Amino acid sequence: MEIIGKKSLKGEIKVPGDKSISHRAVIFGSISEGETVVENILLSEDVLNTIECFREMGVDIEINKEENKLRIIGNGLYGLKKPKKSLDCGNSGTSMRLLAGVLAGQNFESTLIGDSSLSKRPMDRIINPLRKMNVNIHGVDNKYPPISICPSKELYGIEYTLPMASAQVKSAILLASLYAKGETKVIEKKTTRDHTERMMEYFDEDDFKGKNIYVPGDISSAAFFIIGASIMKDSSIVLKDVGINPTRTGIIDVLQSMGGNIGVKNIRNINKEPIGDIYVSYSPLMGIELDSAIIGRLIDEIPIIAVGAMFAQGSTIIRNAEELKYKETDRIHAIVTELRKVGGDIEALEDGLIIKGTSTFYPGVLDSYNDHRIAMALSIAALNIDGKSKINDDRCINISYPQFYESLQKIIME
Ligand SMILES: O=C(O)C1=C[C@@H](OP(=O)(O)O)[C@@H](O)[C@H](O)C1
Ligand SMILES: C=C(OP(=O)(O)O)C(=O)O
Repeated sequence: MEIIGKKSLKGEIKVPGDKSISHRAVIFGSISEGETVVENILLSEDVLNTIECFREMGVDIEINKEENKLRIIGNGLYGLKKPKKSLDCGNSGTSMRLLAGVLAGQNFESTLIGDSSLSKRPMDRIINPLRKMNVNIHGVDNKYPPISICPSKELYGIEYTLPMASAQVKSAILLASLYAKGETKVIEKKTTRDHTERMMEYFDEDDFKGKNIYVPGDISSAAFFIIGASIMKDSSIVLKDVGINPTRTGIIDVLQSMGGNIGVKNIRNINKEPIGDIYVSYSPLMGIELDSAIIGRLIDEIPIIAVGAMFAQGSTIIRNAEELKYKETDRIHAIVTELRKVGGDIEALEDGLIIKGTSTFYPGVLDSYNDHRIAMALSIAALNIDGKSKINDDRCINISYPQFYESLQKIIME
């Protein structure tokens, strides 16, 4: 994509449904009994992979693309069918790790595969706790996909302290616990997203019968416009119906500490998730040091926060974010390498970044590393730099936000 800066952002948009909640809606809809209707579902590549995996296991899932709606006829906890082929999770870590939790309790053998990026991501983090639950699970070198799961006689509940801040690991254990004897307790030292817990409670209200779900807008997608409007002069935007679950709103807190002009109105609850309209306008930002406790509440937003910090005054320090190395690409390396190409003063730490705000930038030809969050973060950086930049390999935006450039087009002002 070619991007010509400098621009400002003005107007109102609705970002697509939350990716984490969309995956979970498909999973819980599939393993509950009867009809679940999901509105505002995100139909991006990652979520479509989760949908295909459950279809492969005999779940009837009807997709209405025009209305972003799903109708799922769930098979119940014990009604999934043995898949005829490997379950392909594509690029999606969430699909693979959460599905492993569900497959742990089935009485058939299954294999989970992924693309070249996912095949390099660590799965020992789910293999180890699931084995403690007596799951018969194997990976390459006990760590990498493909992951194969064979039926076990019985699963046991465990008490497990998460060694890293990961909602995917927590969720895999919680999903497996639905099939386990005895109680399971997961202890997290640092907060991570709690959508699984909330949705589990929501479905449990009715003994795991189908439910209606409205998926709030994805704050991780909104983050690109939140930072964009904060750094581009004369900007003022409204993002309607965005999920504001407190385990996800670290970006709002950080931006407020940096001097951003951001507020949330019209707050209400929908299927146990809070939702609201986010108002944000241009404001000069100041660098800050991020508190380690906030990292899990904004882990996917760090690439775009780094972009915000690049245009701020003073230094921004991000530590305790080593998890960035295990995402679709090593995001610490990608952010440092690409932002330097446009004049960013940025340094990699073993577990984070130091970004010094500067004022001279120049356009560049930038690489996405086939990572959707890197592609979108770089696009926003380029929009705030005079001249023509290019983002290579931007097809990856389809992983989480296929309409990203269309949304941007609606609010870009000359
Ligand atoms: O549970 C989820 O939906 C997710 C959890 C996070 O991953 P980790 O659990 O690896 O931190 C996040 O980065 C990912 O985009 C989605
Ligand atoms: C890390 C991400 O997703 P996943 O782990 O599901 O691939 C992401 O969307 O930024």
